[in-house]
Amino acid sequence: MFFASRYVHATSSAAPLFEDIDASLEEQDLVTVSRRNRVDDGETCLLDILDTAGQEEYSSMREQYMRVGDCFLVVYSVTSRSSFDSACLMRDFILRIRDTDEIPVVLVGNKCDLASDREVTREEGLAAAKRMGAAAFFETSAKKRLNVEESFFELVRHTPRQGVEYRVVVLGDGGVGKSALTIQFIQHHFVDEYDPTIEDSYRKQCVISGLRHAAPSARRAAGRPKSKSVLQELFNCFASKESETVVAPPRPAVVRQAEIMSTNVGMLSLGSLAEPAEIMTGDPVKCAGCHGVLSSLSTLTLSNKSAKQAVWKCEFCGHENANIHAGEVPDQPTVDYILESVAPSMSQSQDTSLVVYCLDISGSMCVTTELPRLQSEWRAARTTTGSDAPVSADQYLPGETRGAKYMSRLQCIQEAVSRNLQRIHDENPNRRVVLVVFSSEVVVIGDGLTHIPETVTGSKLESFATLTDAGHSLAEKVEPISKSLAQLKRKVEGLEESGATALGPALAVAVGMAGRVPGSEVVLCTDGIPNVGLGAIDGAADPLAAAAFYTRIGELAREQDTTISLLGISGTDCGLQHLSACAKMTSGTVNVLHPVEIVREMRKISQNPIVANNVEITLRSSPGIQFDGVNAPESGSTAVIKLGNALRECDRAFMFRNIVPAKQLGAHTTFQAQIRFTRLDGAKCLRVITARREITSDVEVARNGLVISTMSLAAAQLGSVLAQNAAFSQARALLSGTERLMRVCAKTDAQMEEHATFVGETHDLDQAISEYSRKSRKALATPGKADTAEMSSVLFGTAKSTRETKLPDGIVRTLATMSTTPVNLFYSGEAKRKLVTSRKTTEAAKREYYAYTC
Ligand SMILES: Nc1nc2c(ncn2[C@@H]2O[C@H](COP(=O)(O)OP(=O)(O)OP(=O)(O)O)[C@@H](O)[C@H]2O)c(=O)[nH]1
Repeated sequence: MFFASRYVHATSSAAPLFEDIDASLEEQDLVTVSRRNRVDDGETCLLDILDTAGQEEYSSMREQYMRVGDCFLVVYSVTSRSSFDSACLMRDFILRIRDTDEIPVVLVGNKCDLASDREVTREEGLAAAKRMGAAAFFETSAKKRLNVEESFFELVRHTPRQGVEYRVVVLGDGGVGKSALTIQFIQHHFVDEYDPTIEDSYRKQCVISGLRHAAPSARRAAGRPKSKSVLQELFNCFASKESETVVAPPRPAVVRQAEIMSTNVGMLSLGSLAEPAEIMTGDPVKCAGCHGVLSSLSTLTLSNKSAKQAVWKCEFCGHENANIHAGEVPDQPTVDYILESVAPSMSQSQDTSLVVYCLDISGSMCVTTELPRLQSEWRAARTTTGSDAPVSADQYLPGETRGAKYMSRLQCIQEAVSRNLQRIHDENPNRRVVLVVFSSEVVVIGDGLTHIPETVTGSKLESFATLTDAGHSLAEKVEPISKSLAQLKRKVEGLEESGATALGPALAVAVGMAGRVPGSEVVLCTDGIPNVGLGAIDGAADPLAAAAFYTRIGELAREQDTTISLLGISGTDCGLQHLSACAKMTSGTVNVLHPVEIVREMRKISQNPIVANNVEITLRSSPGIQFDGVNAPESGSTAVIKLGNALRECDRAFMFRNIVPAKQLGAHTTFQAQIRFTRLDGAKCLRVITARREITSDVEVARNGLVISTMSLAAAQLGSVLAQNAAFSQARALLSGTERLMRVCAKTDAQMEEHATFVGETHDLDQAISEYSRKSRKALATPGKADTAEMSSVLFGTAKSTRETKLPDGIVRTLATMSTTPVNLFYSGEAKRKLVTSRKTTEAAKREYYAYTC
């Protein structure tokens, strides 16, 4: 259990829900506010660094990286001639994409410590830098920290200053050392084992002398919101092409200052359930009054000097529990109790869970998408020459269409699934993978080995029990992917599009299959509105019945510890507002993507595995404190959160406040989280985490040393839940009040970097809340639209509001993603480094990754 402050801040009277916030507040967006308040001394720079994917497989975004950066560090390895050839072409690509002849680039030849493996001389590097018009050239060693800071600083010096922030994009082939250079620059640390990057963004604040200041006119022209992170901007690029754009709200006539959020915020990191805590033998000692558990922080008193047994006055309800033995008191504040163990023969030492790919092969999947120009050129060059050398820029006439290449949506999904099958095979050979595809009917392809494809059609598509039972029985025997990989790949390659979209029935079959093994996953890819059988939500279908169907699917999946993740294709209406309910109920992810991004997203899903099933949390505090922002407050000082599965990256924020005046609270308060869960080996456990916090009524004391990332998590998660419940003003007030608190409290570089990260990462949420609020107000004013409110109430499991309206997928996705975002999204400094360097991949997966070409 983590807290944003070392103290509980208590006010002299009971604190309101949003302590100091004026809930009716209409503010400018966070980016504008934070920019307006940033002091520019002419030398302090906030570098927003994007470490990009070097490998072709994940390079669909390369063109977008080039569009959004202010300046570029182009990296090759002196030990790789082909990486040098690629790097030499980069600046030309950037200039063409940006349609300019001026862009700051520094060319870097990394790994110069590996003298004996050198393939590119220093002279060649220098000549190439001159030829391509780079502002500077350095040979670097991330390992020896040679010229690392110089490269970044020189790049910034050559970039016209348009405010404090600089968006630096690090480009280059896979494995040249982009991550190593970035982490060495930020953290003074060399880590020689990384998982190949998809992309990572970092913020670093530094003071650089001799900066180039932009002319005022250039500064005005570049008046885009700089606090938005590079990643945020990238995703908006795709969104604006392919899906509905979130429009910024009109600027209010009068801008008022937000009040400041309270520091009373905590967080539970459920990923830690993967690691055992100290095991206590026997049953937990529970208070007879409130079921709080005896902990190492509990106070015991002996009834008399000779007595062996003591009395525990419960810190949560005050009940006096007699007959407590000293041996029952844990030594540590975090302990595990085994409630039900598993026989060694039953326990699973390897992950044998199922992955069910549920794939849309309806007619619309044949719609093609033009690949981003760069990726297309790269692919064209590689397929025609069969070499890794990219096509030379001078082979084209100006304005000539350069090898535009199209891929159908189905092809994108086929490629992504094939790549992911290989990854599962390399990393978890005992996992079992099955395919379910759907068009006008559902076809269970299974593992390609033991299954003969089975078609579910006709009236069966209308019966919930028939569908889930069919799935369950078809998953009785599934071979591990170590045996089925080749057949599965062949089946995926052979898929063809046709017909309508029996998505609901297919999902029911897939969930039925996954129910065979707790902790299994369903990954659903679709591009269209479900329109056949159960869960249909097109024209004539009953929206309430559809919503009820997806809720029922979510409940079943949660009961059997299945996670459902959704990948929708942007620019299509895939009924995400309904579908996201079942993902949310099962801790799954929801994403709407450009087709070429699916391969990256599938990898991200597989990198975030389930670590525990059946997770239910009960939060307790001493009397006088009330929890807010958790799903089901039982009474003031107890709250229950039903989570289903916990993923490796899974954090839950909560807020609390005093409901009696500070002076009645005493010197400190105790918090306890009781987490019931099932370990992956099947054992049922209870983890008890107890923490004590001193109480202060001095706001400055409470704000000292504020943990910005924990505050960020609470604002993002709880703000999106508030918006989903139509409490728009409160949601915006929570975001802007949190931003203001950070501005007041951020003193260290790491805090300031995390403040900037918060503003960047919550930008879309801030915009989505404004847009959602605007649409709801409009819908209210339009007669005949009231039915949509009911749909939303069902979707979000709340019937409190009548203000909702049908939302664009972009907003649904933002609210769904942010309501379950992990805290690491907001990390900076040391925490970020730990996160990145802890991502390891197997040697086999790495070899395969670097050997891959399209
Ligand atoms: N000897 C030496 N090894 C380096 C240096 N820089 C990076 N490496 C190693 O090269 C390998 C790849 O480094 P990364 O930083 O992951 O490369 P990358 O460019 O980010 O790769 P992608 O994430 O695939 O795009 C790692 O094993 C690093 O330890 C260096 O300066 N010297």
